[in-house]
Amino acid sequence: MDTEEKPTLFDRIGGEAAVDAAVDLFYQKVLADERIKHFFEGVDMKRQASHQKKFLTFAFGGSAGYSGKNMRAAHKRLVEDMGLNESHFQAVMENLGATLQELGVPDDLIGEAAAIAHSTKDDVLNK
Ligand code: HEM
Repeated sequence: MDTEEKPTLFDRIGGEAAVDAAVDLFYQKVLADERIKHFFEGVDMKRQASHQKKFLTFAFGGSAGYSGKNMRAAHKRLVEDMGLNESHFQAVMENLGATLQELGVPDDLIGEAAAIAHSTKDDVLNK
């Protein structure tokens, strides 16, 4: 393994400014996606925006402190009462990829972001 200090993905993508740029686009895509928009109905706007921001910061490797326990608790109701499953998780991942592509993020960085987001799947789906 290489032992050189490497900036985090969050830094390489452009830090908080990049997250802010991505939030609006990601938010529009998620809320327009018939496969998943119902999960956000009745969730207040502030929490929705906070979700998009936290999701993207996490995917960019900027919030390593998130525990699986938090992810489980945040999505438990969605799994138990609304049937959140793999197909919905996949839809969110597609929206993430499409957002970053539209913003001109290079494919290798998109791949890294997708891998980080994917690592939370079992926790988000309460598996
Ligand atoms: C990498 C995967 C994900 C991450 C990192 C993530 C992150 C989070 C976080 C941090 C919260 C708590 C927000 C807060 O209370 O301020 C949350 C809540 C929420 N998440 Fe996710 N999420 C992921 C996947 C998903 C998926 C696949 C869906 C639905 C398709 C979803 C829908 C929601 C909704 C609707 C809430 C609000 C729940 C409520 O207010 O009761 N999330 N998420």
